Amino acid sequence: MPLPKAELHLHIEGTLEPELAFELAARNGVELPYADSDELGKAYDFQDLQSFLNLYYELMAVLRTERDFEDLANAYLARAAAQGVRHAEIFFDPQAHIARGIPMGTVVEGLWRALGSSEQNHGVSTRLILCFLRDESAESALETLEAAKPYLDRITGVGLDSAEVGHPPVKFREVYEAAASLGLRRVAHAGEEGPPEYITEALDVLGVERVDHGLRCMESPELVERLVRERIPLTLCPLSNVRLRTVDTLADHPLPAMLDAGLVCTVNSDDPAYFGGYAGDNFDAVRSALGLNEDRLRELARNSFLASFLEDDEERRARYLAEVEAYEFS
Ligand SMILES: Nc1ncnc2[nH]cnc12
Ligand SMILES: [Zn+2]
Repeated sequence: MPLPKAELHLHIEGTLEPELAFELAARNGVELPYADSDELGKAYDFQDLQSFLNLYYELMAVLRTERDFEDLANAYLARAAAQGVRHAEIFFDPQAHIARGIPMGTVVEGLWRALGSSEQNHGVSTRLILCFLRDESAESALETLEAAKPYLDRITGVGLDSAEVGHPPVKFREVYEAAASLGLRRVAHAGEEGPPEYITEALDVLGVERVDHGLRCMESPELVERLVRERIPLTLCPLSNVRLRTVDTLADHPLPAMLDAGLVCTVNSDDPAYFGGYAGDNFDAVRSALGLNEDRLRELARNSFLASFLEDDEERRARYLAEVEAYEFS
């Protein structure tokens, strides 16, 4: 039995496996510029975040109907459950779909068909987080929040993703203020490729409660001290960092130093279909490459539930935490 954990950094579009991409392409009459899974597989050699994003956005062309989004989410939830994920807070990128003529309603309703029955079907509780694309305009983000208003009973929070450098958090001050006044929780990618200042700005200007990645905080001792003091969780994604060349090898990952510094770290998969592993694979990888002991692994799992947005269901959080404490490593 795998260690119980929450996944807090997961882009649903990044769970599109090559096989499902080809299946949906055939179902929807979409032509992909790759002959088969083998040829597509060769496009997975990324140089940086942007080279990954180019493929990520290209393959989204196959997602067209509610059923497509439902199938995508069910495929993820089944894989995640098999790796011990008990709770998943799932990002989606509506602007990337709206730009292709797929309405917000198709995306949210489709995802909800899977998420709404995930506890019964997969034993995984879920939350949905709408991400704004930071390389699009602030106006577009505001329009996207407006388009989401009919679906706010299904959306827990907002996030910020896509190409980081050159798109500082301050650009999205207004939409984050609007999201907060709607009662939405706030997170943002910061310090993946961007500088530590983007992390500080995400905290001070956007009011985020968790930082997605946050890796580059390690360049600023003052920032580390603040993150520790304020117990701001970081949603780290070790296999993603290696595949996007943010770190050279897994053995070089700063996770052990981050834990030693007292940071509230969690381990997540980001875009598992692209980066070679789901949540449990990321745990296994850091365990073997970084020699994390059982106490550290249990700490990561505990942190994942403590950092999750389960404030509306503390009973469930307590149950998950009890599972973590009772877990026996094999
Ligand atoms: N790792 C990542 N960073 C920024 N935007 C993303 N969108 C999907 N995955 C992402
Ligand atoms: Zn991400």
